[in-house]
Amino acid sequence: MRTIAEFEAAARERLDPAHYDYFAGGAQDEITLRENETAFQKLRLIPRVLRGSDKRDLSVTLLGTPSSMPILVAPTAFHRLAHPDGELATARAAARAGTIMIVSMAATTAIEDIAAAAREVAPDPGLWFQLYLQPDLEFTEAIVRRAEAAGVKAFVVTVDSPVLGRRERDDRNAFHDLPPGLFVENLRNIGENRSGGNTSHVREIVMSAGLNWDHIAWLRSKTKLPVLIKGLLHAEDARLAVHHGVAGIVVSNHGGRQLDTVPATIDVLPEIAAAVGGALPVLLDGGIRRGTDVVKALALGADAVGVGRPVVWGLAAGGREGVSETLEMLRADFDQALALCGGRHPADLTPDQVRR
Ligand SMILES: Cc1cc2nc3c(=O)[nH]c(=O)nc-3n(C[C@H](O)[C@H](O)[C@H](O)COP(=O)(O)O)c2cc1C
Ligand SMILES: CC(C)CC(=O)C(=O)O
Repeated sequence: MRTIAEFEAAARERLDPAHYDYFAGGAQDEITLRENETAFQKLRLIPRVLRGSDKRDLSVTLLGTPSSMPILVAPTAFHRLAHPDGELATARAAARAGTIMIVSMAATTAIEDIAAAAREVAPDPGLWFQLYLQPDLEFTEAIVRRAEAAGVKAFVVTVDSPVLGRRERDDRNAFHDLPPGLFVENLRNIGENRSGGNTSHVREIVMSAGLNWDHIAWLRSKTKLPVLIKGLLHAEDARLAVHHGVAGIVVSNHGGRQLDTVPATIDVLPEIAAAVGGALPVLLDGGIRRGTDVVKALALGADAVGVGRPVVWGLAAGGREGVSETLEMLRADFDQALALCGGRHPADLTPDQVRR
């Protein structure tokens, strides 16, 4: 396999069409879904010359978690729909690659098992945990405790989903339930008489339009781990994130799956990076398919990027080996693009190297 597009084609052949649509699809007309990729394609790179190095160092440290490259595994739900080994395969591949995996709260494997699988490969794997804050705060706190006990190193609170986006492919396919035997494992067996064991429904996770900054303060009071927020696109929200003491932000439109017709993440990154002014790490996801996309995001102010669907395609196409291949392909592609841009390290990339 040579490209993410080839992995996607291989995944599509293997997947149930309704499941492929769930992974691939976006909200409504999928305008944002497409734009995440085309926005990168419209940007042009201006390389610097005569200042590179035979040896590049791609490593970064994000909020105390080292990563061998600035390319992370974005949180995506339901990996066992993609491959029987599910999140265990993804976690082993991410640990092998030495990169951070942000585990979805909607994983089909329990966080304890994911952490154990990662530890088989690396003694101190970089696992972060994505949270949808549940209106029942006691229940949310129980999930937080569970993830902490499993050894995660940060929490990533997704804030772009006050309600779930309307994915018309899922409506058309009537895909609203996980197949028998698959469950949202992190929401099972918490406390007594909770969730009644029936966590197979896709919407079992409660989206809450009533969340506000007080809930972020609440979470910060409940954990010593860094709390990031994922899914902001407005510069003023980035300023508020700094003001409210969050540890980091992820510029994200949820891969075009929430509000359709929001801009591509790369197009709002410069204003958000300016608003943050280096006060905290800025991550970006959405549409990263090539090393040049990574270069553009870092040059315009991101400290690292996340990849969602590419990991799912690798997983569906080849399980753990497929995810490893995907991550190594992205690493090699980024390393080459960095060299061609005259950089030795991710931090060498600067905004003047990107032209609209
Ligand atoms: C199938 C799928 C499931 C996702 N599940 C979650 C999730 O459970 N939690 C979350 O915060 N984001 C979720 N996302 C959004 C991703 O974290 C990320 O923002 C997005 O996939 C990035 O775009 P990309 O797929 O173009 O790389 C999901 C995305 C996809 C495609
Ligand atoms: C369980 C879902 C809400 C996961 C998700 O975030 C998504 O499908 O985009």
